Parts: sequence; structure tokens; C-alpha cells
Amino acid sequence: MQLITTLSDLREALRPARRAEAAIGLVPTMGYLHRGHMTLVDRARAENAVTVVSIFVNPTQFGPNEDFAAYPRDLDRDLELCRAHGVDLVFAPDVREMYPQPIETHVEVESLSDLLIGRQRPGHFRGVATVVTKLFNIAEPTRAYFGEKDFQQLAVVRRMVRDLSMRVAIVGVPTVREADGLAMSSRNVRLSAEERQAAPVLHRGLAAAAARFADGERDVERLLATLTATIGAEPSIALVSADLCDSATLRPVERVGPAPAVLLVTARLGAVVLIDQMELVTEEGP
Ligand SMILES: Nc1ncnc2c1ncn2[C@@H]1O[C@H](COP(=O)(O)OP(=O)(O)OP(=O)(O)O)[C@@H](O)[C@H]1O
Ligand SMILES: CC(C)(CO)[C@@H](O)C(=O)[O-]
Ligand code: BAL
Repeated sequence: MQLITTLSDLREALRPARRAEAAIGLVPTMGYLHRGHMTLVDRARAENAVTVVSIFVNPTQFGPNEDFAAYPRDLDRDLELCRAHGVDLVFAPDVREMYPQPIETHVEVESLSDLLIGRQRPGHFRGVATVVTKLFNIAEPTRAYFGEKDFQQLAVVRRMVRDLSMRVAIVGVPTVREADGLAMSSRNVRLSAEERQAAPVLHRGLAAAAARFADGERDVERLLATLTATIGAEPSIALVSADLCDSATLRPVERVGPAPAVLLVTARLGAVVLIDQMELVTEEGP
């Protein structure tokens, strides 16, 4: 496995694969890797000749009062995990390498970036779409892997790739959870013991609403009431948002079905903001 920190070195390292027309899988991350990331890596390894993991805490997707500085980082531990999972190249540039001067060109998916998390984090998805475009231009992957945990981000990336005719195939990977249901996330390490104890209620709320849906409930207000009441029973959690949206457009739905819908939740536990999601798909399917 090779650790690469410059754009030119990554392009050079990928030259043999490109000459051989070998498939390149890219897993973009912000590091502090966990089993959720490694499911993306394992998928990339299974489907490509070369697997690249990028580790870059992208400053342009964090707002002024967000946790860029506090975001967990441990490159040595990340490299050990990547080595153990057979990653070929780890691309871990510093901010100066990715942004040698302030950039004036931005990518933004208009219809998907200012609602839901985009309303809570103005400019976030412009930062995400722009840095992912840079990563795609640098690595020129055959496939790129993103988690369904960041459901809105995945929708933004899919729409960007479609709109800009990018040649990369986007692969969505289901959310990986702890045994108690909490979605694995780098930010979980910042939870206090009490907050960690309370955090699984996010998943419990989603599961309770999904169970009502499976029992035939199609009324959006009732499904959201189940979600919010379950989470609201946990006093140490501040619910930021709970939405039931069309999975493709992320617009609120009046009733669920037949198009797939998704429950999206954001909550604050002390200084940590966590997100989670759960899709609701009717038997009729899409
Ligand atoms: N539990 C998980 N299951 C599936 N994919 C995940 C999971 N956690 C992260 N990912 C995916 O890994 C990629 C990198 O995410 P990132 O590095 O931001 O980690 P993270 O765990 O989402 O951290 P945080 O949410 O705290 O920023 C993203 O595509 C993300 O959706
Ligand atoms: C996709 C990504 C690596 C872009 O910085 C980040 O948003 C993330 O880790 O989800
Ligand atoms: N996966 C989350 C990326 C962020 O919070 O910036």
C-alpha cells in the first residue's frame, strides 16, 4: 500500500492502471475510519483492480461554527486499517495541496443542496460537490463509493455525475450500524458515555416508524409523529430535524408510495450532531 500526499504523485501512481485500462475504485473519506468505511473499501476491492481511499477533512464543507477543528483525525490508525483491507493507494493531501489558492470555481446541485441538511449547513453541499469533483478529476475512478448514511450527499453526488456527464459510476452502500443500531460515524467518538448511551434512540425512532409503515401506515404525519415521539422520549437528545422525503428528489411527500421514500433525521447530542436515515419502499416498488 502506498501513502500519497500530492495530486501529481497520485496521477503518476495510477498511470499503469490507466494504461492497462484496469478499473479504479475510489472511496472518498474524511478519515478516522471505522467499519462503515471499510464496507465501502471491501466493496471497492471486490469490484476494481485498484482501490484508492482518499482521506481529506475538507474545510470548504464546514461552516464557521462547525466542528472542522474538532473533527477526529488519526492517519496512522487509518493507514493500518487500509493496509489490513488491501487498499492499494491512500491519498491524504493537506489543505494547501487541494486548495493551493482560494478557488473561484464551485459545483452546486441547486435542487438538492439548500434543503434538509443544506438548510442546517449553508454551503455544505457546495463544498462536498466541489471537492468530490476535484477528487474525481484527480483519480479519474471507474467507480466511486458512498454510504447511504449520508443519504442527501449520495443524492447530490448522483445528480452531479448525471448532470455533468461524468464517467464515474456511483455505488451506494447500505448504512453499517453498531450492535445497538447506532449508525457508525467518525463523530461517534466525540460522544460522552451518557450521549453514547442515548444515541441509539435515533435508530429506534426510525425503526418504529418503519414498523408502522410495514403495518400499512401511509400517513406521513403519523409516521413522523412515531419517529419524533420515540426520539423525544430521550431527554438528552435535541432533535434538529425529522423529514419523510421522496428518495430521489428529497422533496416532502404527501403520502408514501409507490415511489421509494426515506426518513431522514438529524439530532444534536451535546456538541455532536448525528444523522441517520431509513428508506421506506412499498411492495409495489418504484
Ligand atoms: N456507517 C456507515 N455506513 C455506510 N457508509 C458510511 C458509514 N459511515 C460513513 N460512511 C460513508 O463513508 C464515506 C466517508 O464518510 P466520512 O468520512 O464523513 O465518515 P463519517 O463516518 O460519515 O463521519 P461523520 O459523519 O462523522 O463526518 C461517506 O460516503 C459516508 O457516507
Ligand atoms: C464525501 C466526502 C469525503 C467529501 O469530503 C465527505 O463529505 C464524507 O466523508 O462524507
Ligand atoms: N459524512 C459527513 C461529512 C460532513 O459532515 O462534512
